[in-house]
Amino acid sequence: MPRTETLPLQALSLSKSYQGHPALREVSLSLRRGERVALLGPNGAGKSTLLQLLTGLFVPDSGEIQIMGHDLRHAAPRALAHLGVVFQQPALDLDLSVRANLRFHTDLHGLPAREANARIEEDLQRLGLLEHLNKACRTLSGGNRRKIELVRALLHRPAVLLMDEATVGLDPASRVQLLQAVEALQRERGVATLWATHLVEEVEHAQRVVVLHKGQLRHEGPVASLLTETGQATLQEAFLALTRA
Ligand SMILES: Nc1ncnc2c1ncn2[C@@H]1O[C@H](COP(=O)(O)OP(=O)(O)OP(=O)(O)O)[C@@H](O)[C@H]1O
Repeated sequence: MPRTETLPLQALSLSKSYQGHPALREVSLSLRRGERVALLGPNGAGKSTLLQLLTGLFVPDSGEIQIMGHDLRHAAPRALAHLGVVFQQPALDLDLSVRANLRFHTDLHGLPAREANARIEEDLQRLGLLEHLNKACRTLSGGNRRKIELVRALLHRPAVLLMDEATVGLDPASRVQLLQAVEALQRERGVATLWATHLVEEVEHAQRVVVLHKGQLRHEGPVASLLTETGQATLQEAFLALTRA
């Protein structure tokens, strides 16, 4: 019998309410190895709520989440060991150097110093940031800080990368550069990536798009299916059609 592949991420029928107001209703989503998926939705759609459930920050009212086959509720440390996250709010200590910020993360994951330093240098080099290794994060541009956060999220070599509106506040060139960096690293390492965004143009970097609106999945499929399924001429019009009501 063929072995079934363990999916990097599998979320089944997730629901979450805040003080009786539903923010997510029965949302199911899975990522295959190396897949790049955009989670597209307008403000208030439930994207952050979904990512907070997937990162274990909140517990769903119902539904379940498995990361590399480990249940997030019952085996959180094992599940989270396979997860890398770039949060919506920047989370670098600006007074510390790039190296110190990254070593804090590798220490949390128990990586030996030699291995940690090798990975840090390799990954910074890969993104053209090695020259910043010993600089305080405060001296870096917004785009480079976000790339450092991307490097950090991947240092423990997770199978799944989640990014919550990670391009917010970046200029268009820096946004594209960050997504291209994600694309390159994902292609080289097979990391399954899900990024939340409200910017339609970002889905062009995805292989699949999931549209969330009012806490529900409105569409899921390859980027081109947004146009074919809605009969619209542009991605922007397709997004508006899916999120109008
Ligand atoms: N901590 C909270 N307490 C109460 N309501 C919340 C909380 N967090 C989110 N909500 C509500 O849940 C719904 C979904 O919000 P969420 O932040 O998940 O959406 P989003 O798609 O990430 O939006 P944005 O793009 O604006 O960040 C919204 O109606 C929001 O007001």
